[in-house]
Amino acid sequence: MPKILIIEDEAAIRNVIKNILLDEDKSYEVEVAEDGMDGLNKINETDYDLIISDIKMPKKDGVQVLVEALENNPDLSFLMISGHGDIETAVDCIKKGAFDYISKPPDLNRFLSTVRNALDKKVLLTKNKELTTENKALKRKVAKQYEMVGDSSALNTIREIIDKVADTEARILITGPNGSGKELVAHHIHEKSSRNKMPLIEVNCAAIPSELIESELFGHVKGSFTGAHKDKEGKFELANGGTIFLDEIGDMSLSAQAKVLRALQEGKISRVGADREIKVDVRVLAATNKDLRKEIAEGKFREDLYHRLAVIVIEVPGLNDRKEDISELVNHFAVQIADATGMAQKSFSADAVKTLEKYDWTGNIRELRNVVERLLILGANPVSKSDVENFVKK
Ligand SMILES: Nc1ncnc2c1ncn2[C@@H]1O[C@H](COP(=O)(O)OP(=O)(O)OP(=O)(O)O)[C@@H](O)[C@H]1O
Repeated sequence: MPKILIIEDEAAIRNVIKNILLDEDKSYEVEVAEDGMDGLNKINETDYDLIISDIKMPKKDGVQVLVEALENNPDLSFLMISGHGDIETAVDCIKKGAFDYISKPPDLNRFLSTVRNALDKKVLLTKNKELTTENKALKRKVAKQYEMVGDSSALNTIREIIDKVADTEARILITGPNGSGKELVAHHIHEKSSRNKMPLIEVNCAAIPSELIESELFGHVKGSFTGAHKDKEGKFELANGGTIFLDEIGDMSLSAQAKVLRALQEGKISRVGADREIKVDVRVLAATNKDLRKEIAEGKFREDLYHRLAVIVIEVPGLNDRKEDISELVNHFAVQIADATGMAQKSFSADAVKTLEKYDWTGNIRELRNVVERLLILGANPVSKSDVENFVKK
């Protein structure tokens, strides 16, 4: 229900405006003030969606009311009413932050449409504020999800490399076993680069059938193959201005590799079935758990593509090679999982952590996270050594 305040010293005009508004929309809640002082007091007490204020008034004029009110709340919406001879002042009010002005006597249509516009703007402003707050909260949540935990020298070296390379255009190949944190590294590189306002688009090359990968990466035009019912943008286009992360690149077919190579060499792509080429500005990060040198020797990976992708190589070691990170990771996941699932917080006894450190972590950090979740569900509080021995079979 929009709340509107009319500040006008002439009772007749005050009442006319009030009646016009109430006739126009029964949902308007209209209040009135007899002069600037009265108006300002009301503004300080109530949250109005719109203030319609005369300019020339005793005690405090409309300009003073506007300036003082906006000082406390810059989002307030003001519609000034200007009498004959103070148009210039009305224009000045807009410079000072008023939404608009109308001249006396008000033209009914223009008056009502200005009121509607002002109220619409207020709604948009409020929505925008809510979305900004929501967005900030989500960003904080995502940042927490992508926290890089651990103080091993291997991880600290990776952090140093990320800091050096993030804000360059260098293509980076991230290698390491499954679940070791390659995607996490890619995310940090993107977030620390000047492309971070644009998207990071991830493509899991192993999950896309080879006959579809070209269309997935470069898009297609309607009718270019059975099932292409409409034009579709590919991931390279979606990542324009940002970063594309080609995960599991070692699993890409040779024909798709040739297309990617061309895109990297020329900075241009063309959708499947299109004649036109599209210029794209995309930074490429790639990851693999395969030994690409071996794949090259076996004729499964193109050497020229390898050299294009691997300007910088970041090797993420498996968890077995940095067991000193386990204790910090366990505490981190315990809090993260409890937060996300609403489960009760539990701590881990020193013995429980020591036992976990002895295990063989072939599934790496992903496996450790699952184990922590299992122990939060099944173990006591604090999680004990015997909980680990009972519920984690190694
Ligand atoms: N250092 C770390 N601190 C906190 N969480 C981490 C860390 N490294 C990895 N993780 C978490 O472990 C999980 C697996 O990491 P990620 O997906 O980055 O691994 P990956 O190497 O890309 O795996 P895959 O090879 O299967 O694609 C994710 O939930 C990730 O957030």
